[in-house]
Amino acid sequence: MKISDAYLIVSSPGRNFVTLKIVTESGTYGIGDATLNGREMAVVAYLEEHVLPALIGRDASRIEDIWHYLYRGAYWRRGPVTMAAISAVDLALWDIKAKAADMPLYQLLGGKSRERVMTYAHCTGRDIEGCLAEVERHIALGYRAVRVQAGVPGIATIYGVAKREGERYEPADAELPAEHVWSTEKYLNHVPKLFAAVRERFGDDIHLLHDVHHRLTPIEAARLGKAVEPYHLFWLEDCVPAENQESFRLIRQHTTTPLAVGEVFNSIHDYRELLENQWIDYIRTPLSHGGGITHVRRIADLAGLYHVRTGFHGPTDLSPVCLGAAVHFDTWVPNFGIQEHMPHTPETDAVFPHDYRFEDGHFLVGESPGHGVDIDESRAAQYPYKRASLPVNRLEDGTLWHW
Ligand SMILES: O=C(O)C(O)[C@@H](O)[C@H](O)[C@H](O)CO
Ligand SMILES: [Mg+2]
Repeated sequence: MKISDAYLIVSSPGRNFVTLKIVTESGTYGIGDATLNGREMAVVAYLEEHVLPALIGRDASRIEDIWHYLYRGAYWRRGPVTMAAISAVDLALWDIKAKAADMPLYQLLGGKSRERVMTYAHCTGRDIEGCLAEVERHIALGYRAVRVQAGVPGIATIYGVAKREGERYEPADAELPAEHVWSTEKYLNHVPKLFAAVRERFGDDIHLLHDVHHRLTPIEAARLGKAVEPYHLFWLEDCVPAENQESFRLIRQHTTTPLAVGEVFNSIHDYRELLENQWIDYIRTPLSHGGGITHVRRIADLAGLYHVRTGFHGPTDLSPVCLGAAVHFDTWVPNFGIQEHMPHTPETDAVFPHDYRFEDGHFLVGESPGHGVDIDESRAAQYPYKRASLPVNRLEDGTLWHW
């Protein structure tokens, strides 16, 4: 099982993806997702310069040892670039191990804990009516859970609310970051009206989620959590920037709205106080940013001690490789909650042939050995990398803000 080759494929079938392929002497190969939205080439440089040369000749079956070699061995620990690089290697090695065992990855992890994986879809509208139409459309598609976001009167553009009718994802779409203008007051006054309208129209059965995208202070988040309690959300996501885990003490004291955190986290240490104090309800770190299966399963186990469940990040800036591995993980992990689902474009799906299936609001895991996602390298070569930036956000007076 010696590694004989390891290389990256950078491709932009609608948006940029960085994909790692690790090949062994026997010809068995594994695929990992190394995409870090808006910072793609930083991970490429990290892997090509510092990681891939050191993999050649190593035994691909020693996943745990290689993880620690890349984490402890580097001396410089954690951080999104390092952890995205380690994640890609880890996902590719688990893919190889499962293929060598002739098993779908979920079997290697411990087998099925459930038959299917509940997902949530994004429903966004320029206004409340537009959003209600999207909720209706997604319920008809079979979704049991929807993330609800709407434009706010007086705010021109909000990241997370589709700019164009029918757009289903949030592209990083400018050479340089676009500048948005934000008003916390207008937002806080509007969101409870949105949820009142959704419950009024669709009743109590559908799960409702909302992403604040780190834009509030703790006391503002507490106010929002309280204000939406009558609409019993499945979760309120990233209500404050979470570098200061202690912020959640205050939020938790004020509201019973469940809280989800962690799409920008990359280590178990980012979660420790949040979990040990029972300040959150869902962990969000995707396999491609949190050190792969080897590390994220440790976070999930720690979370399980505190009744906290998984709700992995799953936007289109994570490639089908990450999503495919997540469907295996979600099928196995005992404390599963929900999986985010933003459908990839047909171009992306064609570059990454996969065997997970979407049906009736759920993902169904595939049975092929490994994580079930491959890359069509000649098709990928048709879509060269294009620099793309995520936006920045300013308050109405020009102060740079969280977005
Ligand atoms: O799906 C979510 O919950 C998100 O917040 C994403 O849309 C992120 O903004 C994006 O992944 C940044 O790259
Ligand atoms: Mg989010």
